[in-house]
Amino acid sequence: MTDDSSQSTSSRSSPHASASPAGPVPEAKPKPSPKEEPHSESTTEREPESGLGSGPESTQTPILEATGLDHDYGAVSVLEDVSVSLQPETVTALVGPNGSGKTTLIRALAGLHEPTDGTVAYHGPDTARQIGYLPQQPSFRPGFTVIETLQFYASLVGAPNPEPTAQAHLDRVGLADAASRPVDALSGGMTRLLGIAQATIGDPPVVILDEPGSGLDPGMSMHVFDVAAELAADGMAVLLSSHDLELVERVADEVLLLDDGQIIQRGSTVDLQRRLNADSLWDVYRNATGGDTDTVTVQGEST
Ligand SMILES: Nc1ncnc2c1ncn2[C@@H]1O[C@H](COP(=O)(O)OP(=O)(O)OP(=O)(O)O)[C@@H](O)[C@H]1O
Repeated sequence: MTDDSSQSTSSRSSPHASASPAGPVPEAKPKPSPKEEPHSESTTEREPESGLGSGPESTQTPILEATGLDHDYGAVSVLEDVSVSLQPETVTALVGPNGSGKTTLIRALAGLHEPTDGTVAYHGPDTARQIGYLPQQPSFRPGFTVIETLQFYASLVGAPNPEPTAQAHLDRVGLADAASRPVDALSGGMTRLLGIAQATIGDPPVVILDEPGSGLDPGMSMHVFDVAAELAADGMAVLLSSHDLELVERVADEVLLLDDGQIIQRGSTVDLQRRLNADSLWDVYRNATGGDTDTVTVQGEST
């Protein structure tokens, strides 16, 4: 699926404005839980990383590869030497406490802001839309209906039949009944579902979802995670951030645990549990982050 044509973030087109033909939409299938890591062993971090620090020793070329990312907001350092490799056919989950830097990292990976230091390289096929992106708070231009909005995105990516493409993507996220509703009349959860549908229009090889389950009811959250797993089964590299560790455990091939701007653990749920002698991903999370559930660490503030 990948080729050797590497492109830096600076040469990438915007995930909202790029275009490629949209293909058929599969039905979502549940995955077993928890997932075994398919092609790597977990690694412990917060110590000097070897090589690119990408953790898993994969033999495959990653489709998206971030190396040594730092990000500062003014005098505040939010990411420090973060390296991430995304593989096709893989769900990678980014978890971490509030304010740990997940959205900052995701936006750098999606090419939406330049990191202060480090590189992001796309090694995938030269499709018009390389990365689909769901922002944490999706919003759409008022005045259009749901289906018109998706048709607009489908035509932007050059889909030969925008209407069936839009309809198929709506069906996939379970929003078909709201097709004719104005986007400004959607609930928060419905807006997020529309955002997920939008993120996958054009079948980009990389799909990045910032908290796709946030604000959804439990059944729809599970459905959305299963959709993410199905996208990966179809060959996409999926990165999602989430605070729902049970759902992460259910679908993620690889878990990245970000704390205070650094990746402190990475690996499959099974490997992480084994290494940290933990019974669940929640135990892994609690052990690795120090178990402080009372306070949000605010980077740049003295603690
Ligand atoms: N535009 C900005 N200017 C200054 N500081 C920012 C900006 N965006 C984020 N930050 C700070 O960077 C840190 C990381 O924020 P970020 O949104 O990346 O965290 P997060 O892990 O996604 O959090 P959450 O889980 O709560 O969504 C926080 O301390 C936040 O206050």
